[in-house]
Amino acid sequence: MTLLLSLQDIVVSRGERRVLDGASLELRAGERLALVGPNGAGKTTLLRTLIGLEAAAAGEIVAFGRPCRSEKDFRAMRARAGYLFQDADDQLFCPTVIDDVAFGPLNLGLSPDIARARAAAVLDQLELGALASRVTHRLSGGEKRLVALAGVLAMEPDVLLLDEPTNALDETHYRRLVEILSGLPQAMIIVSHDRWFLHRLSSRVAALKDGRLLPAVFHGHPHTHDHLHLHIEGAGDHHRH
Ligand SMILES: Nc1ncnc2c1ncn2[C@@H]1O[C@H](COP(=O)(O)OP(=O)(O)OP(=O)(O)O)[C@@H](O)[C@H]1O
Repeated sequence: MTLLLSLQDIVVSRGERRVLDGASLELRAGERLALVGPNGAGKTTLLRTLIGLEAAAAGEIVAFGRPCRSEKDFRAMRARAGYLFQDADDQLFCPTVIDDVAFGPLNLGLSPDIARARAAAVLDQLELGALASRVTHRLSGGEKRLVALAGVLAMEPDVLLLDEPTNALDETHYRRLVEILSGLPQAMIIVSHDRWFLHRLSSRVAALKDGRLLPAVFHGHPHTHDHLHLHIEGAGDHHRH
């Protein structure tokens, strides 16, 4: 399948510590890659570096066949790689929901009418049409998350980068999110601590360990959280949930 994104030997330091220390990964069309690792392992840093919000000290990023080095390269890649922030409040900033969802398409250069029509269509597709005229900052946490996702989808990205998308979701919104994501055609990188969610959605797992990515697999019963183990290949250990 077509190679969409690749990171090769990426190094990112925070003070003395190399948070990413030779991290490499590839994402191909149709893949849903689960990215796991303990708190502070560097998962968010990896996503932010991938889209150029953090600068790598070394390594190469290639997106959609083009190396990304300058801000201009990254801007072009961000138009095709939709990033769902860990905190929806960082993503939403327009007064109303429809304005927020239309912001991305407007920013891509579509006319206001077409951007709004596209935003309305995505809200309907996600069954969020009733929220269109609501004041964004008064939405519930779960509503905010789904609206932020609508904003990302309105840009019709080729790839989705989802940073802990199930955070702050109740049962209903959680199920909605699983349903929505399962039905999307885009390749995805999903950062999450929720193994059931990852097991359900992902086609492949990579674990961030000591600044590098290692292949990993879940073992166990997908219906009981307790029995999902993560086995990291090459790490020589077994992690229990
Ligand atoms: N702006 C920053 N300045 C300094 N250190 C930072 C900054 N952002 C992140 N870090 C540090 O970099 C390391 C990696 O953080 P990162 O958020 O990428 O981890 P993570 O794997 O996403 O963690 P979590 O599962 O807790 O979200 C952590 O030790 C964190 O404290």
